[in-house]
Amino acid sequence: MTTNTVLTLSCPDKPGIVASVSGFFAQKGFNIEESTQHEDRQTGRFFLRTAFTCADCDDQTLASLREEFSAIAAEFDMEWQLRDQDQRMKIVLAVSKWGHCFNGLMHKWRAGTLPVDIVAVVSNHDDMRNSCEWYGVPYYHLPVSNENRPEQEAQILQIMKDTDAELLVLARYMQILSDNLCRQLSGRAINIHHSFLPGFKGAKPYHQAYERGVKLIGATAHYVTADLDEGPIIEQAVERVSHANSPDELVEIGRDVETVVLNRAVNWHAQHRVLMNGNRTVVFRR
Ligand SMILES: Nc1nc2c(c(=O)[nH]1)N[C@@H](CN(C=O)c1ccc(C(=O)N[C@@H](CCC(=O)O)C(=O)O)cc1)CN2
Repeated sequence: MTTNTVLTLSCPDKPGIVASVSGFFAQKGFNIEESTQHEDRQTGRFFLRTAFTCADCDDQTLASLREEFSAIAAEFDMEWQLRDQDQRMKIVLAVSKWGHCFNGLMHKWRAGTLPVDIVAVVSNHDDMRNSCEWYGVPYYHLPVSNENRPEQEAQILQIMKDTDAELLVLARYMQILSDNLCRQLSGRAINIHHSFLPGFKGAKPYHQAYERGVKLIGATAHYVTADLDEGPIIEQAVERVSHANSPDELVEIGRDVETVVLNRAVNWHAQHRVLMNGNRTVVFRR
C-alpha cells in the first residue's frame, strides 16, 4: 500500500538540514514528491515542507517513523510534525447569517476539491440549518450573548472534541471569541475578515471602505487570536471597485473574494502548507 507522508519543520538555519532529512527518508525507501523550503533572513529561521511517498512501507508505521526521525529533529532543534497525508483533516464550520463562505466550503468539500471532512456546523443563528442538513452535516444552533458566552464556547469546544475536529473555521461567524477559547484553539482556528487587512478592521469594513472611497476592496484569511483581526495572515486577495459602486455593491463584490480566499486558506492549512513564523506565516502554496 502506498503511504503518503508530509513532514513540516522549522529550526535555526544551518548547513545540512535538507541533506539529513532527505537522507533519512531516502534510506527508508521513501520518494520525495514535493519539497519546498524558506529561510527567514531576518530571524535566521529555516522552514521546510516535504511530501514523501513509499510504495511498500506497510511495516513502517507513522509512530515508528516519528520515533526514528526525532533524533534528527533534536540535533537541529526542530519544531516538526509528520503526518499521514491520506488522513483528511476533520473540521467544524462556524457561521452566523451570511452563507456565502459556508456554502463555498461545503460545495468544494462535496465536489471533492477540498481535502477535509466537515464534521459539524455551529451557528448563533438558525439561517444556515437547511443548507447544512441538505449536505447531511450535523447543525448546532448555539445562540450566544454576554450572559452565556462561556457556556456557549464550551459547547463549541465539546463538539470539536466529540468529532475529533482539528480546525474551527469562522466562515463569517460574527461573534468575538474569548481569550480563553483563542488560547485553546491557537493555530487551529481560521477566520475570514471581509477587508484587505490591516485596513478596515471590525464588523462593518465595507461601509468603512465606501466612506473612504477606496478603489480596491479585499478579504483576509487569518488565524484567530485574542486581538481582533490581528492574527497571522494566511491568504489575501483584492478586487477593483469604483466611485460608481454603492455600499451594497461593494458587499456583493466582496463576498466572492471572501469565498475564494477562505477556500484557499482552508485548503492549504489542511494540506499542512501553512507554517507559523511568529505572528506571520510561511505558506508553501500550490
Ligand atoms: N478573538 C477573535 N474572534 C473573532 C475574530 C478575531 O479576529 N478574533 N474575528 C471575527 C470576525 N470578525 C471580523 O472578521 C468580526 C466579527 C464580529 C465583530 C463584532 O464587532 N461583533 C459584534 C457583534 C456583531 C453581531 O452580533 O452581529 C460583537 O461581538 O460585539 C467584529 C469582527 C470572529 N471572531
